Amino acid sequence: MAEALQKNRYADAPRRADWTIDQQWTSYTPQEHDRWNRLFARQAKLLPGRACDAFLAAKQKLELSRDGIPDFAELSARLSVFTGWRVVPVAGLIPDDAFFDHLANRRFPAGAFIRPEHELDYLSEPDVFHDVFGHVPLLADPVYAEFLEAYGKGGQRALRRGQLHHLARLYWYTVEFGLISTSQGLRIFGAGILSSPGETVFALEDSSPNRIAFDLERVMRTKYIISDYQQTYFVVESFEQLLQKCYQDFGALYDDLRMQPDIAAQEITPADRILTKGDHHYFEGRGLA
Ligand SMILES: C[C@H](O)[C@H](O)C1=Nc2c(nc(N)[nH]c2=O)NC1
Ligand SMILES: [Fe+3]
Repeated sequence: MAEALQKNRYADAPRRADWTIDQQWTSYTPQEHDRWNRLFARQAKLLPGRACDAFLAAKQKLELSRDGIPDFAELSARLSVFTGWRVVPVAGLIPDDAFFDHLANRRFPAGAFIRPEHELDYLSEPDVFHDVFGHVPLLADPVYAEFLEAYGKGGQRALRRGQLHHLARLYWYTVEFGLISTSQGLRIFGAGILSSPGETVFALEDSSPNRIAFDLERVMRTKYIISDYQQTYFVVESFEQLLQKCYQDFGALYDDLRMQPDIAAQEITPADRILTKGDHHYFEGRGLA
């Protein structure tokens, strides 16, 4: 059957109450392992001098460069030595409450399927390359590991308060599309960028997007687009800064946010500390300017 029509082969896999499945690592085909290797090689060439040092160092110490799609059990054995985090297989996107519960217990839910050949560059749902190559390495960094656990716990509270949309923006603009300022210049830590060849270059080098200093309330008010490169990237000073920002009572913040209007993805506000003001040329003609 033409691969184009092939659906995610884990879609009907028996799943547990926590939405995890068996990875069935031995059932990956040589074509699927080869696709991982090509995606890996392409990013490995682009990331030096662009990805943050913590990511590059962690990718090394977790031996992610081994051949083929990693066996989550083996990878978790190596990862848990550093921060106690584990990688658990899921069939695809899982409900928010289940997702937050896993993060709050230092389990990262990673899609077990690999994208089909015809979706090499555009992903409709997070696959094993996005989740394991993009998200897992920084889980070996103690401060980042603590931040993501805290995010999981915050997610459970946000769900109870009906504030998920605000907290999801924090995840989007940091864990998925975050930049960090270093003494060598801006670097990437967001998994959505680190697993995308085009956005790896665009996020740091294109004149289109805004690059604005991270501010928690500003980020939680800022809408985002899921179908293209980001119109604005937020830049943190360190993972310590990110973690420290999370250790505050979000209740008061949510009360504030209820009174504040949302901010459009490409907008600049007077209070922003602007690193680069985008000319948005990339978005013109894409109906996003
Ligand atoms: C808000 C929350 O972060 C987001 O909606 C979710 N992300 C994910 C998810 N499920 C998976 N597997 N991966 C995600 O990144 N469920 C919910
Ligand atoms: Fe992701």
